[in-house]
Amino acid sequence: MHIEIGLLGFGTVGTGVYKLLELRREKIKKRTGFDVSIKKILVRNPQKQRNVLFEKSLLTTNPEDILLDKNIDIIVEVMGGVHPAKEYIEKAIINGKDVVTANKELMAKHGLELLKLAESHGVSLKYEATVAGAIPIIRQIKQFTVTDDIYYIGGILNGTCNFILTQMSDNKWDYYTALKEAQRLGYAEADPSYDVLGYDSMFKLKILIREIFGAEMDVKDMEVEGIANISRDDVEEAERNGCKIKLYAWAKKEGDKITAGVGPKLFDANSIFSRVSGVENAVLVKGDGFGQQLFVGYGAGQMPTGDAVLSDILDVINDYRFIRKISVDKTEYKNSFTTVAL
Ligand SMILES: NC(=O)C1=CN([C@@H]2O[C@H](COP(=O)(O)OP(=O)(O)OC[C@H]3O[C@@H](n4cnc5c(N)ncnc54)[C@H](OP(=O)(O)O)[C@@H]3O)[C@@H](O)[C@H]2O)C=CC1
Ligand SMILES: N[C@@H](CC=O)C(=O)O
Repeated sequence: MHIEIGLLGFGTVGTGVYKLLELRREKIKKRTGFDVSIKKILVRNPQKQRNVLFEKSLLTTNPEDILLDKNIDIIVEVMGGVHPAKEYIEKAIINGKDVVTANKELMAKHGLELLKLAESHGVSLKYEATVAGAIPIIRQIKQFTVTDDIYYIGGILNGTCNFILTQMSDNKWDYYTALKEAQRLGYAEADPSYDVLGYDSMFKLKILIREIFGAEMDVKDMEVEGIANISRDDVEEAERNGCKIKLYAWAKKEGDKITAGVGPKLFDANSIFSRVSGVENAVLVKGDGFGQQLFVGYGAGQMPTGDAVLSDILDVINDYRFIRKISVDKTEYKNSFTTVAL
């Protein structure tokens, strides 16, 4: 059985997803019984050089080639920005397609309404890649919120900022050289001010708050500061005092009150957070049952993020295998995999 994917975007993350799907195609087929391939890719500029070998005929500049194609089962949105990504996802959902997105700005601002829309159309909307890159934190939190009462989450949620601060500290780079390198490596957002002003961490935190506390926190109620004003002198001064500077995002719940914020924070140089370096992220979760757990991994970049997107694609495929998927063309085969009654 063939599963066809429509990719919206073919930049850092999109090419990562493409490479991983090619690399793992046989393994996925063996493990799941589904042969997964990319049918079409939406881009702005089909002439652009891309660091991946692919068939040029896959590219299109017309979103309807993907969103209206009855044979495309899963839409992977990795183009970024709120518009037109939101409208494309809505159209995909309404047309009965499952959706995977890496778009934290969109999920922070409109996640609730998109999730409701997906639910009402009986399709999946998955977004593991929106928070902390390759760390499977959304999936883990979905479990924690059932097994435990979580009252605190905090961590380093932006790979670009952590990379910049690490280079300023370990290699004595200046801020702009480090930022330029983070952009070259594909870590930074299309507009890197989202990273360095703390907005990217803020979007991720908002998604986590929804996931953990079931609340739509107004970002105006969060104190948000980035690292744009941090100089080499600040980094050196912190080091003289036995500390490292990290951009830290946190949220906690006391009674019914949720407080949250993003900002630079000093950590003892020997602490775990100080040892989270380069593009790594770290997420600390505290709950009444498990106590506390810390997750560390790459927070940005082509392959780590591609990996998180692929994990969501696999989740969707497992839903086809084990739960249900009524699609006009594929009902018969997909139903033959049904092992769990709804
Ligand atoms: N980079 C990272 O490490 C991570 C990124 N993300 C998120 O993933 C998403 C993608 O990021 P990234 O891959 O870095 O971004 P890029 O800028 O590298 O790629 C964006 C892609 O989308 C295409 N695109 C953008 N707008 C349109 C449009 N209106 N119509 C058609 N195509 C469009 C671009 O086409 P063209 O190539 O022709 O310009 C490009 O291929 C963002 O939401 C980002 O926040 C999430 C986690 C990590
Ligand atoms: N720009 C983001 C990309 C991943 O979410 C970051 O640097 O963390």
